[in-house]
Amino acid sequence: MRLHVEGLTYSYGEKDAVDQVSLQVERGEFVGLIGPNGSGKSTVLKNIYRGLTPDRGSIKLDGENLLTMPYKKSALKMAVVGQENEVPFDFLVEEIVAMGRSPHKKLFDIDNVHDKEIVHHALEHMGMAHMAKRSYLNLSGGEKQRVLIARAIAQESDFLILDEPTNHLDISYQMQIFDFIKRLNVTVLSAIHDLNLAALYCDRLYVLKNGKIVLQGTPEEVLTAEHIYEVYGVKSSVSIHPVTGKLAITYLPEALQNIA
Ligand SMILES: Nc1ncnc2c1ncn2[C@@H]1O[C@H](COP(=O)(O)OP(=O)(O)OP(=O)(O)O)[C@@H](O)[C@H]1O
Repeated sequence: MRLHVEGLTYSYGEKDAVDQVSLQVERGEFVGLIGPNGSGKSTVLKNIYRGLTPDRGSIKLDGENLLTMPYKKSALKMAVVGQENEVPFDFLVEEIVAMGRSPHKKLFDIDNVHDKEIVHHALEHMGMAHMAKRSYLNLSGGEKQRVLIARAIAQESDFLILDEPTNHLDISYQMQIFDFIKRLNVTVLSAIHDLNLAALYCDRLYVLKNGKIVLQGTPEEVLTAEHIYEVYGVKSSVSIHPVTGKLAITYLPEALQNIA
Protein backbone atom coordinates (compact mmCIF):
# COMPACT_ATOMS: atom_id res chain seq x y z
CA MET A 1 0.00 0.00 0.00
CA ARG A 2 1.42 3.39 -1.02
CA LEU A 3 -0.11 6.71 -0.02
CA HIS A 4 0.59 9.89 -1.97
CA VAL A 5 -0.84 13.17 -0.72
CA GLU A 6 -0.21 16.24 -2.85
CA GLY A 7 -1.08 19.86 -2.01
CA LEU A 8 -3.73 18.95 0.58
CA THR A 9 -5.50 22.10 1.78
CA TYR A 10 -8.44 22.22 4.18
CA SER A 11 -10.10 24.98 6.16
CA TYR A 12 -12.83 24.80 8.81
CA GLY A 13 -13.59 28.48 8.29
CA GLU A 14 -11.54 31.32 6.94
CA LYS A 15 -8.04 30.24 7.91
CA ASP A 16 -6.50 27.12 6.37
CA ALA A 17 -6.05 24.50 9.11
CA VAL A 18 -3.97 22.50 6.64
CA ASP A 19 -2.10 24.31 3.90
CA GLN A 20 -0.53 22.63 0.86
CA VAL A 21 0.51 19.46 2.68
CA SER A 22 2.31 16.87 0.60
CA LEU A 23 3.48 13.57 2.02
CA GLN A 24 4.19 10.03 0.98
CA VAL A 25 4.05 6.75 2.80
CA GLU A 26 5.71 3.86 1.01
CA ARG A 27 4.73 0.22 1.40
CA GLY A 28 5.78 -1.19 4.78
CA GLU A 29 6.87 2.17 6.21
CA PHE A 30 5.93 3.44 9.67
CA VAL A 31 5.58 7.19 9.25
CA GLY A 32 4.92 9.61 12.09
CA LEU A 33 3.15 12.95 11.94
CA ILE A 34 4.31 15.19 14.76
CA GLY A 35 3.82 18.83 15.70
CA PRO A 36 2.38 21.05 18.43
CA ASN A 37 -1.27 21.09 19.52
CA GLY A 38 -3.48 22.55 16.81
CA SER A 39 -0.82 22.21 14.08
CA GLY A 40 -3.17 20.19 11.85
CA LYS A 41 -2.22 16.54 12.41
CA SER A 42 -5.77 15.26 12.97
CA THR A 43 -7.10 17.39 10.12
CA VAL A 44 -4.57 15.85 7.71
CA LEU A 45 -5.49 12.35 8.88
CA LYS A 46 -9.25 13.02 8.72
CA ASN A 47 -8.88 14.17 5.11
CA ILE A 48 -6.99 10.96 4.33
CA TYR A 49 -9.49 8.65 6.02
CA ARG A 50 -12.42 10.51 4.46
CA GLY A 51 -13.82 12.05 7.62
CA LEU A 52 -13.35 15.40 5.83
CA THR A 53 -13.20 16.30 2.14
CA PRO A 54 -10.18 18.32 1.03
CA ASP A 55 -10.73 21.83 -0.34
CA ARG A 56 -7.79 21.26 -2.68
CA GLY A 57 -5.19 18.61 -3.39
CA SER A 58 -5.04 14.96 -4.29
CA ILE A 59 -4.86 11.78 -2.23
CA LYS A 60 -3.91 8.52 -3.92
CA LEU A 61 -3.73 4.99 -2.58
CA ASP A 62 -1.61 2.77 -4.83
CA GLY A 63 -2.07 5.37 -7.56
CA GLU A 64 -5.88 5.33 -7.30
CA ASN A 65 -7.80 8.50 -6.43
CA LEU A 66 -9.06 7.98 -2.88
CA LEU A 67 -11.60 10.79 -3.11
CA THR A 68 -13.68 8.98 -5.74
CA MET A 69 -13.09 5.41 -4.49
CA PRO A 70 -16.22 3.56 -3.22
CA TYR A 71 -16.26 3.72 0.59
CA LYS A 72 -16.28 -0.04 0.99
CA LYS A 73 -13.18 -0.39 -1.17
CA SER A 74 -11.30 2.25 0.82
CA ALA A 75 -12.37 0.51 4.07
CA LEU A 76 -10.80 -2.70 2.79
CA LYS A 77 -7.58 -0.83 2.08
CA MET A 78 -7.24 1.21 5.27
CA ALA A 79 -8.22 0.93 8.90
CA VAL A 80 -8.45 3.92 11.22
CA VAL A 81 -8.09 4.49 14.92
CA GLY A 82 -9.28 8.04 15.44
CA GLN A 83 -9.00 10.35 18.43
CA GLU A 84 -12.66 10.48 19.40
CA ASN A 85 -13.53 7.11 20.85
CA GLU A 86 -17.18 7.59 21.69
CA VAL A 87 -19.87 5.55 19.96
CA PRO A 88 -23.47 6.77 19.80
CA PHE A 89 -25.10 3.59 21.18
CA ASP A 90 -24.11 1.05 23.75
CA PHE A 91 -22.48 -2.00 22.19
CA LEU A 92 -20.67 -4.96 23.64
CA VAL A 93 -16.91 -4.87 23.25
CA GLU A 94 -17.00 -7.85 20.86
CA GLU A 95 -19.67 -6.15 18.75
CA ILE A 96 -17.48 -3.07 18.33
CA VAL A 97 -14.55 -5.22 17.22
CA ALA A 98 -16.80 -7.24 14.87
CA MET A 99 -17.63 -3.97 13.07
CA GLY A 100 -14.09 -4.18 11.71
CA ARG A 101 -15.25 -7.17 9.65
CA SER A 102 -18.07 -5.31 7.86
CA PRO A 103 -16.05 -4.16 4.79
CA HIS A 104 -15.40 -7.87 4.10
CA LYS A 105 -19.11 -8.74 4.06
CA LYS A 106 -22.20 -8.29 1.95
CA LEU A 107 -25.26 -6.45 3.25
CA PHE A 108 -27.06 -9.25 5.13
CA ASP A 109 -24.09 -11.51 5.83
CA ILE A 110 -23.76 -12.54 9.45
CA ASP A 111 -20.46 -13.17 11.22
CA ASN A 112 -19.14 -16.67 10.55
CA VAL A 113 -16.70 -18.78 12.59
CA HIS A 114 -13.75 -17.22 10.76
CA ASP A 115 -14.93 -13.69 11.65
CA LYS A 116 -15.44 -14.70 15.28
CA GLU A 117 -11.93 -16.13 15.47
CA ILE A 118 -10.45 -12.94 14.02
CA VAL A 119 -12.41 -10.82 16.53
CA HIS A 120 -11.31 -13.03 19.40
CA HIS A 121 -7.63 -12.93 18.39
CA ALA A 122 -7.69 -9.16 17.93
CA LEU A 123 -9.16 -8.79 21.43
CA GLU A 124 -6.58 -11.21 22.82
CA HIS A 125 -3.74 -9.22 21.29
CA MET A 126 -5.01 -6.10 23.02
CA GLY A 127 -5.43 -7.90 26.35
CA MET A 128 -9.20 -7.36 26.16
CA ALA A 129 -10.57 -10.87 25.49
CA HIS A 130 -11.83 -11.18 29.07
CA MET A 131 -13.92 -8.04 28.53
CA ALA A 132 -15.57 -9.23 25.29
CA LYS A 133 -19.06 -9.24 26.85
CA ARG A 134 -18.66 -5.92 28.66
CA SER A 135 -20.47 -2.78 27.60
CA TYR A 136 -18.14 -0.50 25.62
CA LEU A 137 -19.50 2.69 27.16
CA ASN A 138 -18.49 1.60 30.67
CA LEU A 139 -14.83 1.06 29.82
CA SER A 140 -12.00 3.39 30.82
CA GLY A 141 -10.44 5.64 28.15
CA GLY A 142 -7.48 3.30 27.77
CA GLU A 143 -9.66 0.20 27.53
CA LYS A 144 -11.80 1.88 24.85
CA GLN A 145 -8.68 2.75 22.92
CA ARG A 146 -7.52 -0.89 23.03
CA VAL A 147 -10.93 -2.06 21.76
CA LEU A 148 -10.74 0.37 18.82
CA ILE A 149 -7.24 -0.82 17.98
CA ALA A 150 -8.58 -4.40 18.11
CA ARG A 151 -11.34 -3.33 15.68
CA ALA A 152 -8.72 -1.90 13.29
CA ILE A 153 -6.72 -5.15 13.54
CA ALA A 154 -9.87 -7.21 12.82
CA GLN A 155 -10.37 -5.17 9.67
CA GLU A 156 -7.21 -6.84 8.24
CA SER A 157 -6.26 -4.01 5.91
CA ASP A 158 -2.62 -3.43 5.18
CA PHE A 159 -2.64 0.32 5.83
CA LEU A 160 -3.30 1.70 9.31
CA ILE A 161 -4.05 5.33 10.10
CA LEU A 162 -3.66 6.15 13.75
CA ASP A 163 -4.47 9.45 15.42
CA GLU A 164 -2.46 9.46 18.63
CA PRO A 165 -3.31 5.81 19.23
CA THR A 166 -1.74 5.66 22.67
CA ASN A 167 -2.88 8.93 24.21
CA HIS A 168 -5.06 7.26 26.86
CA LEU A 169 -2.74 4.37 27.53
CA ASP A 170 -0.33 3.66 30.33
CA ILE A 171 3.29 3.09 29.36
CA SER A 172 3.02 -0.71 29.20
CA TYR A 173 0.16 -0.55 26.67
CA GLN A 174 1.83 2.27 24.75
CA MET A 175 4.86 0.07 24.17
CA GLN A 176 2.78 -3.06 23.63
CA ILE A 177 0.61 -1.43 20.99
CA PHE A 178 3.47 0.07 19.02
CA ASP A 179 5.42 -3.21 19.29
CA PHE A 180 2.37 -5.11 18.10
CA ILE A 181 1.68 -2.74 15.20
CA LYS A 182 5.33 -2.91 14.19
CA ARG A 183 5.11 -6.74 14.09
CA LEU A 184 2.03 -6.62 11.86
CA ASN A 185 4.32 -5.41 9.04
CA VAL A 186 1.62 -3.16 7.66
CA THR A 187 2.01 0.37 6.34
CA VAL A 188 1.35 2.96 9.05
CA LEU A 189 0.72 6.70 9.20
CA SER A 190 0.34 7.84 12.79
CA ALA A 191 0.03 11.14 14.62
CA ILE A 192 2.25 10.88 17.69
CA HIS A 193 2.82 13.39 20.48
CA ASP A 194 5.57 11.57 22.32
CA LEU A 195 8.80 12.32 20.48
CA ASN A 196 10.66 9.47 22.18
CA LEU A 197 8.07 6.98 20.94
CA ALA A 198 8.26 8.57 17.48
CA ALA A 199 12.05 8.14 17.54
CA LEU A 200 11.74 4.51 18.67
CA TYR A 201 9.16 3.32 16.18
CA CYS A 202 9.03 5.57 13.11
CA ASP A 203 11.05 5.14 9.92
CA ARG A 204 10.34 8.72 8.86
CA LEU A 205 8.66 11.77 10.33
CA TYR A 206 6.77 14.78 9.01
CA VAL A 207 6.55 17.84 11.24
CA LEU A 208 3.51 20.08 11.01
CA LYS A 209 3.42 23.63 12.30
CA ASN A 210 0.52 26.02 11.67
CA GLY A 211 -0.92 23.65 9.08
CA LYS A 212 2.27 23.36 7.01
CA ILE A 213 4.93 20.67 6.78
CA VAL A 214 8.06 22.38 8.08
CA LEU A 215 10.43 19.41 8.38
CA GLN A 216 10.64 15.85 7.14
CA GLY A 217 13.17 13.04 7.30
CA THR A 218 14.39 10.25 9.51
CA PRO A 219 14.02 10.71 13.29
CA GLU A 220 17.77 11.46 13.42
CA GLU A 221 17.40 14.20 10.80
CA VAL A 222 14.27 15.73 12.28
CA LEU A 223 14.61 15.41 16.05
CA THR A 224 17.62 17.61 16.74
CA ALA A 225 17.61 19.87 19.81
CA GLU A 226 17.53 22.91 17.47
CA HIS A 227 14.49 21.65 15.56
CA ILE A 228 12.66 20.71 18.76
CA TYR A 229 13.23 24.23 20.04
CA GLU A 230 12.10 25.80 16.74
CA VAL A 231 8.91 23.75 16.61
CA TYR A 232 7.92 23.41 20.28
CA GLY A 233 9.92 26.20 21.98
CA VAL A 234 11.34 23.66 24.43
CA LYS A 235 15.01 23.14 25.24
CA SER A 236 16.14 19.52 25.14
CA SER A 237 19.15 17.28 25.18
CA VAL A 238 19.18 14.66 22.42
CA SER A 239 21.49 11.66 22.48
CA ILE A 240 21.70 8.14 21.12
CA HIS A 241 20.49 5.71 23.75
CA PRO A 242 23.14 3.06 24.51
CA VAL A 243 20.60 0.21 24.66
CA THR A 244 18.09 1.05 21.93
CA GLY A 245 20.56 2.72 19.56
CA LYS A 246 17.72 5.19 18.89
CA LEU A 247 17.39 8.85 19.79
CA ALA A 248 16.56 9.64 23.40
CA ILE A 249 15.18 13.10 24.10
CA THR A 250 15.33 14.66 27.55
CA TYR A 251 13.43 17.91 28.02
CA LEU A 252 15.23 20.48 30.12
CA PRO A 253 13.49 22.46 32.82
CA GLU A 254 14.31 26.17 32.99
CA ALA A 255 16.82 25.69 35.81
CA LEU A 256 18.97 23.37 33.69
CA GLN A 257 18.77 25.14 30.35
CA ASN A 258 22.01 27.11 30.71
CA ILE A 259 24.15 23.98 30.94
CA ALA A 260 22.79 22.42 27.73
N1 LIG B 1 -14.23 21.05 13.89
C1 LIG B 1 -13.45 22.13 13.88
N2 LIG B 1 -13.95 23.38 13.65
C2 LIG B 1 -13.17 24.47 13.61
N3 LIG B 1 -11.84 24.43 13.77
C3 LIG B 1 -11.26 23.25 13.99
C4 LIG B 1 -12.04 22.03 14.06
N4 LIG B 1 -11.19 21.00 14.30
C5 LIG B 1 -9.95 21.53 14.39
N5 LIG B 1 -9.99 22.88 14.20
C6 LIG B 1 -8.84 23.80 14.20
O1 LIG B 1 -7.95 23.38 13.17
C7 LIG B 1 -6.59 23.49 13.61
C8 LIG B 1 -5.90 22.14 13.48
O2 LIG B 1 -6.50 21.25 14.42
P1 LIG B 1 -6.11 19.73 14.51
O3 LIG B 1 -7.06 19.07 15.44
O4 LIG B 1 -5.97 19.18 13.14
O5 LIG B 1 -4.64 19.83 15.17
P2 LIG B 1 -3.75 18.70 15.86
O6 LIG B 1 -2.35 18.95 15.39
O7 LIG B 1 -4.31 17.35 15.59
O8 LIG B 1 -3.89 19.08 17.39
P3 LIG B 1 -3.73 18.23 18.74
O9 LIG B 1 -2.29 17.87 18.84
O10 LIG B 1 -4.12 19.23 19.77
O11 LIG B 1 -4.63 17.04 18.66
C9 LIG B 1 -6.64 24.04 15.02
O12 LIG B 1 -6.46 25.42 14.98
C10 LIG B 1 -8.04 23.69 15.49
O13 LIG B 1 -8.52 24.63 16.43
